[in-house]
Amino acid sequence: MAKSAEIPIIDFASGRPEKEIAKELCEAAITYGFIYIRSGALDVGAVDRAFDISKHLFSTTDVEEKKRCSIQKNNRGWTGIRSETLDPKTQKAGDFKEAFNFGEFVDGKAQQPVPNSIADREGEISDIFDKFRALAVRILYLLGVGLEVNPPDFFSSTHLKENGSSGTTLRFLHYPSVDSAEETTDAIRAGAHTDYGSVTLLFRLKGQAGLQILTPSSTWAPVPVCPPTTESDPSPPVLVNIGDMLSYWTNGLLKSTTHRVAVPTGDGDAAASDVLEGEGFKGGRYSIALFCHPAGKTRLEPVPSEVVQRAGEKAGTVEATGTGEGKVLTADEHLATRLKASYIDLYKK
Ligand SMILES: O=C(O)CCC(=O)C(=O)O
Ligand SMILES: [Fe+2]
Repeated sequence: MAKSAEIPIIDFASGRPEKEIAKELCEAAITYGFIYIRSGALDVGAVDRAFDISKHLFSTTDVEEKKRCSIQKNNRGWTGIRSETLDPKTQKAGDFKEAFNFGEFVDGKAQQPVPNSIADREGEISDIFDKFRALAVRILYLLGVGLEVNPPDFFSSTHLKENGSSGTTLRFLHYPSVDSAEETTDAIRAGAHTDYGSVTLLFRLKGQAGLQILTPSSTWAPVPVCPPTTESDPSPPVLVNIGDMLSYWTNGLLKSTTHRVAVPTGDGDAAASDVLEGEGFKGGRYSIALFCHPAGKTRLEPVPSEVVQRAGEKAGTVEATGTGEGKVLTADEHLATRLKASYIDLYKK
């Protein structure tokens, strides 16, 4: 069995000193780019409701109705099986998944078509979006504290709703069951990629593993849904990962780690001793992500942090824009470049 990824688990339980949590979080973000967060981080009910809505959406909405809500260049809406290709250089076929993206809500209302099947739950989805975003804002604040950014809310304040619209996206993902050889040959559920934004919160269900990260030795390591010590928690920890924008913004100090969702091989028998719990699960898989982005107009300028500056000097990359071209991008420009590369058909039109 491939060895599981070593990803630190950080306890967000109330009463722990903020500086201690911030330090652990930064160390994990610098070394691994992935972090599990457990305890008191989030209202468990909101996660359950989100999965309930997602399952209802994918299992009861007919294709015509999904098409009415098709993804647009604003990155909102439904994207069908094989229509997104996260690793266009390598993949022979698009990702074996479908997804529904919600952009930001205004006064509880979606700014995009919502499928009839879940129209009565629009306010609930907006509430879930806000709850997830509040956790992301807390994480971004703690990263500011840990990196000694001045002011410490440098990252988090740009993610507040009141500071302007952003590309932040709540995404419901559905990976259909893989049954036939045709479905498994050359197929991948989500191609190898790094996330585009600042941080991503990922929610998964017990027994539905499949996510893998690329280790520094270029091997794929599975990321368990419930890593050791969290097995009896009421719900799996939230998996947080650093996206390209935050890596770029910190001159590469925080890691944006490559990951993918592989198509399971083998017999999917979770009881077999060489299989991680839920690894090799061939049935329909659901996950939910909140991809966070700062307000679109935010210029991704050097972060006012001596920790980041010193790390850049040590690595010999003092220039803080990370491109080597010296041009400061806005958050919107950064996102547009990445979307164009992965939605090949949408941009052909
Ligand atoms: O479904 C998962 O576990 C991960 C999905 C993912 O990495 C993504 O959508 O960016
Ligand atoms: Fe991802």
